Amino acid sequence: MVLLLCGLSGAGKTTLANTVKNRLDQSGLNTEIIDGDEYRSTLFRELSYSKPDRLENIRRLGFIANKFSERGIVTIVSAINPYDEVREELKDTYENVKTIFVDCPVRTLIGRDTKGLYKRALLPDGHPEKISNLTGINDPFDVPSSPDLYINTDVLDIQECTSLLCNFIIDNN
Ligand SMILES: Nc1ncnc2c1ncn2[C@@H]1O[C@H](COP(=O)(O)OS(=O)(=O)O)[C@@H](OP(=O)(O)O)[C@H]1O
Ligand SMILES: Nc1ncnc2c1ncn2[C@@H]1O[C@H](COP(=O)(O)OP(=O)(O)O)[C@@H](O)[C@H]1O
Repeated sequence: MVLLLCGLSGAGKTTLANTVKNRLDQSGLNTEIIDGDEYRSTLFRELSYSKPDRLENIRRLGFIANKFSERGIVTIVSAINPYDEVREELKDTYENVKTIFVDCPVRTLIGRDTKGLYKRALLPDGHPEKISNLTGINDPFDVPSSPDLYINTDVLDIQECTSLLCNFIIDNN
């Protein structure tokens, strides 16, 4: 099974992927995390945040994830994954792919801003530190129209989110 955790930066994808992996590992279910940030900083360093490169990133992450999934490993892809077209493409291409929308309102994300990206995206035009393509601020995010699971990290705490996703995995694996 492949779980596409998609959502804006800071929504809680990485945190949730890790807590879910810990819990599933303890219950004897092998789990692998394919994290967009990790692959971008190692294997995919040439990829930018343009639309074609984001699509390419997700295609590659999906390909790798499917290899694990084929071996019976619960595989969590943690990436912003902003475009509906490539989420649907992965669902059509591989077996048992589920979309998990990790949602959180932008105003909360601006408050969290653990990486300082929102502060930089909201700088005035022309500022040397400004980011001009941060998803949710000045770059698009297609809200999943019918995700297999919806998780709102503004409303549920980390434990509640973890239980929700673990139960979903156990029910659908
Ligand atoms: N402009 C811009 N837009 C979005 N994200 C940015 C950007 N610049 C850097 N980052 C950092 O890159 C992480 C997103 O990488 P992903 O591979 O998940 O992105 S994507 O799925 O290809 O859109 C993302 O990680 P997360 O915060 O874990 O989501 C950011 O840390
Ligand atoms: N319910 C929640 N689920 C997951 N993370 C949460 C939640 N509430 C707050 N957070 C916090 O949000 C911050 C960003 O989480 P992170 O996992 O790095 O997001 P992402 O991988 O989506 O960029 C972390 O400091 C995390 O503790």
